[in-house]
Amino acid sequence: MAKIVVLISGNGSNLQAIIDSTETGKIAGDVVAVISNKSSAFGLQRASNHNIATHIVDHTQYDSRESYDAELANTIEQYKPDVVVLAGFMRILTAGFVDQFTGRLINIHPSLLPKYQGLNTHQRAIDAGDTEHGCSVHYVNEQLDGGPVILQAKVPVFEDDTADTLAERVHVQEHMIYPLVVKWLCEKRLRLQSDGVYLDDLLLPEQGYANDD
Ligand SMILES: Nc1nc2c(c(=O)[nH]1)N[C@@H](CN(C=O)c1ccc(C(=O)N[C@@H](CCC(=O)O)C(=O)O)cc1)CN2
Ligand SMILES: NCC(=O)N[C@@H]1O[C@H](COP(=O)([O-])[O-])[C@@H](O)[C@H]1O
Repeated sequence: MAKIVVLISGNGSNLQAIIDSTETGKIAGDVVAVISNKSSAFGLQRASNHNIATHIVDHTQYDSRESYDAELANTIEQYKPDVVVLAGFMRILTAGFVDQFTGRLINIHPSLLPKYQGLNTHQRAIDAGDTEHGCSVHYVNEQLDGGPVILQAKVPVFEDDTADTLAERVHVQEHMIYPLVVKWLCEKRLRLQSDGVYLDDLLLPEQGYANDD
């Protein structure tokens, strides 16, 4: 079975979706550890509820991003993971860290990349008057939210939406596409190559929507 380490900073609903998918057998893997930079992350409780090892690596205790990332990497590597999942992990990672996990490090971002890299994506979509929004699962590289996209899902934006109502609609899609991508990675069906991302022998489109009409 593939070994999965998940990094969080908050609620952990995506973590929960991945844990659930491993326990139903949808994902041929086990979440072997959950690591948070914040001790207050509810996702740590979610992990404990499933007897999954937890670690808090608090970024405020380190003098530099490099020293923090080195400790984070050491904590991860003790589990020898096949897949490292960022699930609401809110720290920008250094090039050295990313290089160590290239090809097995993924993130879920709450926008249709390359739109709205960074933070506050739902409010930005509302403020822009967008009629559609969504989420993207991508490989993580040095460029913030700039790594190769693997899979996306769209949601409509309604006129009376708030950032919270839109986030809730996006979460539903996140909880479907993230476990699917983790499943593919655990089955070793995904390959990051110089010309793009392959699922088996299929070159995935740079913007491919799981739920397009
Ligand atoms: N090198 C990379 N690191 C990270 C990536 C990435 O693609 N490349 N993805 C992010 C996840 N993310 C959006 O999906 C994201 C996380 C955090 C931030 C950010 O501005 N963080 C601030 C602190 C914010 C806070 O503590 O609330 C910071 O690190 O100074 C932007 C985007 C994970 N890392
Ligand atoms: N830039 C990173 C970012 O904003 N990620 C977003 O944080 C949320 C975490 O929710 P969760 O803790 O319930 O999984 C998710 O919506 C994810 O897309």
